[in-house]
Amino acid sequence: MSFSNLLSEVTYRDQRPSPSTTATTHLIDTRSQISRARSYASTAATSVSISGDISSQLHGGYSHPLARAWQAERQLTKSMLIYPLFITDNPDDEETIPSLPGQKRWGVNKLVPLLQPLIAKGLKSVILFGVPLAGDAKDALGTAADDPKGPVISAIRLLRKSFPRLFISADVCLCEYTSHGHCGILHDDGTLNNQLSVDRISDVAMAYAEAGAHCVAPSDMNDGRIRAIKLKLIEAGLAHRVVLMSYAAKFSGCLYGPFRDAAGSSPSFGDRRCYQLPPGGRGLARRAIQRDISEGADIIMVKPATQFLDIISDAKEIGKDLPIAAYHVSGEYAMIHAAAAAGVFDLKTMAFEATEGILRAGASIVVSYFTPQFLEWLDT
Ligand SMILES: NCC(=O)CCC(=O)O
Ligand SMILES: [Zn+2]
Ligand SMILES: [Zn+2]
Repeated sequence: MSFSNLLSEVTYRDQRPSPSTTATTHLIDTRSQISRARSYASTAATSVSISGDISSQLHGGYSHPLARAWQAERQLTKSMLIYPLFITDNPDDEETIPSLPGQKRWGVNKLVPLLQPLIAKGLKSVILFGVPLAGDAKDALGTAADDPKGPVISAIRLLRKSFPRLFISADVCLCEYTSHGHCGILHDDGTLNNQLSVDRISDVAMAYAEAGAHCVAPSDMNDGRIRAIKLKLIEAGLAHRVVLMSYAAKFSGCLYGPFRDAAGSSPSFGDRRCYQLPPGGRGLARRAIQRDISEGADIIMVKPATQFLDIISDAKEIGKDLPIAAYHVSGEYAMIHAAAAAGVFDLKTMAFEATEGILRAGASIVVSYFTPQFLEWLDT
């Protein structure tokens, strides 16, 4: 028998409820719903002959949990996750961060006991942020950023030695270290001096690369810093072993609030709207992504993530031969915690839904404060 003959033999029962059943569904209890549905099915069954159009039948394709997993182009794995760590200049620190539930600021001496169990569960990668707390730590040039005894360089050296297989990225910016809290060096009028900022930022990136970072990730948004860092890496003979991850499309906005609490990096005047991207600026983001690829970025990052899924998808289209990273930032994490605590939804379910959306849009690397929990959740 041919396939079309076979199909014409197939009949099914039209199980659509009548309009009146639908309208009163919420008023009747489940048991009576089921018995009504049964009697409806036996009396209202109609034989429908399928004449070729079988495209309406989708359910079978995802009826089993494994078949559902196969629907995803990209599934979250432990290798995709980068865990952000805040490291203070007080070696024995372990301070909770009220606006970032479950996250802490760590002194260098706390890092090995913190990371040992996470690495045992499959942690592959961290990104380091320095948090200078000493009263005199900040100045106009962000001098502490590349202090050889500072928290980031100390942590890079320690982690390279203690965990040889851990991939270590260092965020590169000045805002945690400048007295004014902006992401570069300023002109007298308070605007960014792009050339001085790029010179300084690229020096800081080199200091982290020389200390052993596998990846340097400039988040400052000064124009031309990717090219400047790439050239210095080449000149120093480090370009072959250091990944340059550009925060190419970093949008300004309120979602960085908890991070600024954590890192003490709020600007003391003004805001960052003249260098971070305007949230509506899709074309500008595409230009920034193209520019950073042409300047030598190895990975393109989009940040924040869930409000900017279109930009992640643009980044994947523009940089189709590059890995795309997304930073699920502090405010996104804090919102999920707050809503879960208010009973709006389940934390784990939402963390997965948000992260799967980020992957679906095109990212294959996710910087996430949920990383320790995902290491558990992905095992169950
Ligand atoms: N360079 C890192 C940030 O600026 C903030 C990230 C966050 O809000 O988690
Ligand atoms: Zn910054
Ligand atoms: Zn930053």
